[in-house]
Amino acid sequence: MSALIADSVDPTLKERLEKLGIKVDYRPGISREELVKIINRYSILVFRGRLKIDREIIDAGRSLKILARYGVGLDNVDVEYAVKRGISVVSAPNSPTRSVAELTIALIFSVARRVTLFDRKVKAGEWPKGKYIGMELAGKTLGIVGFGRIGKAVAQLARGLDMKILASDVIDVAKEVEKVGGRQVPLEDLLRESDVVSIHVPLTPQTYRLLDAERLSLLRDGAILVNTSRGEVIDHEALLRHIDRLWGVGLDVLPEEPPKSPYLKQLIEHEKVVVTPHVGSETYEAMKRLADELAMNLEEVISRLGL
Ligand SMILES: O=C(O)[C@H](O)COP(=O)(O)O
Repeated sequence: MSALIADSVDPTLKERLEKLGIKVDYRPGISREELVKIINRYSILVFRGRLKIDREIIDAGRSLKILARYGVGLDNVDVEYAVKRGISVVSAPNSPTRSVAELTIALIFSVARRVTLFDRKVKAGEWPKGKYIGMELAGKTLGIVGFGRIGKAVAQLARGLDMKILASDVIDVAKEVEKVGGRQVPLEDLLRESDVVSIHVPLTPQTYRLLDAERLSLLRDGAILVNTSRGEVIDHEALLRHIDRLWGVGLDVLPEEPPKSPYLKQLIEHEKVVVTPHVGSETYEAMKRLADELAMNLEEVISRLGL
């Protein structure tokens, strides 16, 4: 069997696959055009969120048996079509949790205390002491939209900061939320009642623009909004219209990565916005766990399929 790793991954993944007798080619950053040309040589494709794994790629992969997502989000994969073609899809959904939760807290602090703004100004020779007074998090209400693995991990960290917890989800998670001292509420109530709102939902047709113009208008004046899930869950043009009345926004994800549209550039250049380039799971610890979890899941599928 042969595998193509199309994105940068922890080096232990290649070693683990080779131990299973798989011939591995490591081509991080390979272009889509090149991938379409050579994918027919491989039975396993390992990838991240950069490339859209659509019908064109799946059809070109005539020997493909397994699509292996080094990560959690499968929104860039036409899973239905792959399965129809008899291709298994595996991922590593548990590994990024803690790292994404920690980045979420980092973004909340950065926005609340203007960390990156101060950093830029001091490096530019200014000393803006007394110019931007911060917001303390203790006692504030954190609204967590989507109480899955990551939402739960964020709640646990926020509890240590003495924040009050609200959560919304499409399923009944009331008992889970109560375990961290919080309360499940409808999304609209959460948006109205939270000082900090953090989004932790997968991108699906149901969550596309979950925070549309109408819901964004429910956010309190002076609220913080943080998104480490997928950019497409927020209407950023509408967000730009609200930015002046909010305390600030922290974004690890954007609907265009990297951003190109003028409205998006205008938003991220705003001094109330802190932005990182989709690095939620990019820690040494999470990358190593991703390699272990994905290799384990691949091994299981390989033996189940008798490959
Ligand atoms: O879905 C994920 O695993 C994260 O968003 C990370 O995506 P990436 O592997 O494209 O960085």
